[in-house]
Amino acid sequence: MDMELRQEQERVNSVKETITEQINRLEAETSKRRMEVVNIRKHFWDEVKVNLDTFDDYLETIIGLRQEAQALSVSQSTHRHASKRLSALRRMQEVPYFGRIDFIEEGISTTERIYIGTSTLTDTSGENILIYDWRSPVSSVYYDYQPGPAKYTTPGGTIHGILEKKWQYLIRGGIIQSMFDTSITIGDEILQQVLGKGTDKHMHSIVATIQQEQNQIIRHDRGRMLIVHGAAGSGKTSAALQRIAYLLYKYRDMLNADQIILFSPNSMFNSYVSNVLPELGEENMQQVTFQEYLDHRLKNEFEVENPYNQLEYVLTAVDNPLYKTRIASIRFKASTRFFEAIKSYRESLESSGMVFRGISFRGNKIVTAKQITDKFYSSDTSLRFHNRLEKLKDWLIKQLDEVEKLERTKPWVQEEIDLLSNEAYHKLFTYLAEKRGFKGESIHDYEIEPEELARLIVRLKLKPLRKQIKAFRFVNIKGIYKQFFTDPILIKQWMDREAPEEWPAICLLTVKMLNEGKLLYEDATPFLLMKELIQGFQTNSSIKHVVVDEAQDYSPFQFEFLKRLFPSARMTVLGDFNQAIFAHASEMVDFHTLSGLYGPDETAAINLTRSYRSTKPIVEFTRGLVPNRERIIAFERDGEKPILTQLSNRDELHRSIASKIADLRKRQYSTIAIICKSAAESNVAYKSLSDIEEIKLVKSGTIEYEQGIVVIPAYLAKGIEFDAVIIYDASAEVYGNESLRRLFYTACTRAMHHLQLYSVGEPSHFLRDVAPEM
Ligand SMILES: Nc1ncnc2c1ncn2[C@@H]1O[C@H](COP(=O)(O)OP(=O)(O)OP(=O)(O)O)[C@@H](O)[C@H]1O
Repeated sequence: MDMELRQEQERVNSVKETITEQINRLEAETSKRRMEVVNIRKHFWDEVKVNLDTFDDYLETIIGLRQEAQALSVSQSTHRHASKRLSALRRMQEVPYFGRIDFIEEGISTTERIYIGTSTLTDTSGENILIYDWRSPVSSVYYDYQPGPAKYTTPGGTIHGILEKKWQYLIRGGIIQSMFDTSITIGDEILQQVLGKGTDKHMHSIVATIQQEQNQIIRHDRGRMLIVHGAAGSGKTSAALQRIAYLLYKYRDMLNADQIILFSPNSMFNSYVSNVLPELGEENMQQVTFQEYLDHRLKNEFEVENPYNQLEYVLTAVDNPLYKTRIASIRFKASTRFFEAIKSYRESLESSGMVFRGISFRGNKIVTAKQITDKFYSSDTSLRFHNRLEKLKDWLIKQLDEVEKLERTKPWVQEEIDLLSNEAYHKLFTYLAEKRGFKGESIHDYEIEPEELARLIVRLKLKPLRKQIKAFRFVNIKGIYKQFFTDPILIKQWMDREAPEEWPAICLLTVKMLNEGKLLYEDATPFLLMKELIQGFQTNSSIKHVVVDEAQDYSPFQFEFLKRLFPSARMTVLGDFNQAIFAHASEMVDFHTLSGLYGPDETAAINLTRSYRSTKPIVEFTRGLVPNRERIIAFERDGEKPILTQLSNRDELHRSIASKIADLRKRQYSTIAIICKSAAESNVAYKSLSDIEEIKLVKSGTIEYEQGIVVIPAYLAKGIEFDAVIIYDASAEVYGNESLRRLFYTACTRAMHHLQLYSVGEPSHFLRDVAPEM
């Protein structure tokens, strides 16, 4: 074995030499390129003769400009490419590869040793591959097979063969720390080592230890939709990010990172996962939260409620008299039924029901809402709805033109002119003079004509109105949306089934909130849909792949919306129904509805059962908290059992937490979270524990995920993990309601190595069937 290790280290050394050579060559090249770019930029205008005298001169100037710009762009792109390769090579100097397969291809008698790393490396001749990229076709054998018959697919067909051996290497700083023949070692030694380490503030790539079931997700390449359901900590987010890297590699000629969008649960999560793709030498995809998208689209009309405020209401407002109605409203408005009802309501607006705003100028009506309505419904109904609105807009602009002409001679215009300040007069004068072709000194020769000034004054005054008409502000979307809820009976026209029994109360609540100028989170996507269906859908066809993480938090309504929004995209959704904490999701137990989105032929589903994040004792404890426990399998990693400590009052609790944290700090845990049920509970906990050194409170607006000790509401800890988790108060008083089971599960499953639960008084009934150490 020693001999083998020595030989392998020699190979690593020789590979490192090749890498160094390539780095030196590229460095020289990039610095040459950099100089080129700087030079082109510096002398850009020297190279181009700008002459616009005749048409031919003009043409020559344009051609010259184009050529220089093209040269600049080629040099920039080559420079970018080379820099990217350089950073990949520098990373490979540290860890050139992590795996090896000894493979005999059918029909060829020799065994080929295939070394696998984060990027391809060839020798100086360029003919021999020293390292294969983990995403290359042959590398899939490493992830998919144990020694024995194996195959892999290439663009030219399937290659069969025998996998003789599979090796794992742990190389750091160019030195082999350990290597394992996986057919001899029991258990996954390297995975054990990786998982046993502490966390830091970023998630890391898992290419060296991708598991077979995860590899299926990464390389899946059929249909429009891939649904991944997996236990907490099963590597859904990790697999999704490696999948993005895989797609960027496989389709490198036609796909770039800007064409992929990841919907993430919160802004802090963005910073948490931001390192994975760069670690793999790829650029980050676009990242957005659904809330950010809604804000972007609706901020001019409403202040949209934040999903966490909705959740906070659900968690803390049980005694509110409207609580039951709101929950029913959240659930119904999340459904595909409601989506269809909105669509059918919009269709009914083709023949009646549109709500318009009249247009006034200086207190006088130019066109009344009724006139607009009459005009709209007298238009050609064979036109598409959106085109009818376009025509209506043109008609309104014409009305405005008429008004503009009439207003010019009105006394108010002269009054405005008389009251103009010197500065304003000078501005208008210059504008009109320049328009007439007077320049520089000659400007003083211009004599202003009163009619022209009057015309300008009126045009300026009407400008905002013109802008509003062009932006369809005369369509009262808020009024149209509200109308849906004004009479509970109306819904029968738009639905083929009965509305929920709480519908009349839902209607009252919705109208009340809209009248107060508030758009609740459950109304935000339906409202936006309504707006889009009326004004024309603003789709985004440049996006080719949409990844939705924590998909259980999205309503079927939102998925329908995403499908329409990204018509050219394929979708990967990842979720865990045991972590479905939003009120709309409490009855959903699988992604069944989701498979209807693109239809069964376009949809594939993969289930991940093994949980990697937490130690075995923690997984065995947490899986007892939810149904389907048999579908969650712990990865064999030993550790302490979760501990439950029951205390009689808050003072004791805070003292106990402080001493626990001191103990965890001694054990070198660098990320410790005190997880609370809600933001309200987090605020209380944070105040009481503020003496603990460097303790931080995480709120819904927190952007950066930081190491250290944090107090955090469970719903913001989603998707993230900590070395040690302290459940602030797992008492029956806090977690007495069955509907909080999934939230509680989500909180406990954030722990990697250590889980401590406290309970002030009687523990929650969730803990009755599972037995943490007391
Ligand atoms: N194959 C693997 N090799 C190494 N680490 C892994 C592997 N799979 C998962 N992990 C680790 O397990 C942890 C959990 O992974 P991840 O966050 O992707 O899971 P998840 O399914 O998205 O979890 P959750 O649903 O709870 O948010 C991470 O630390 C990740 O690096």
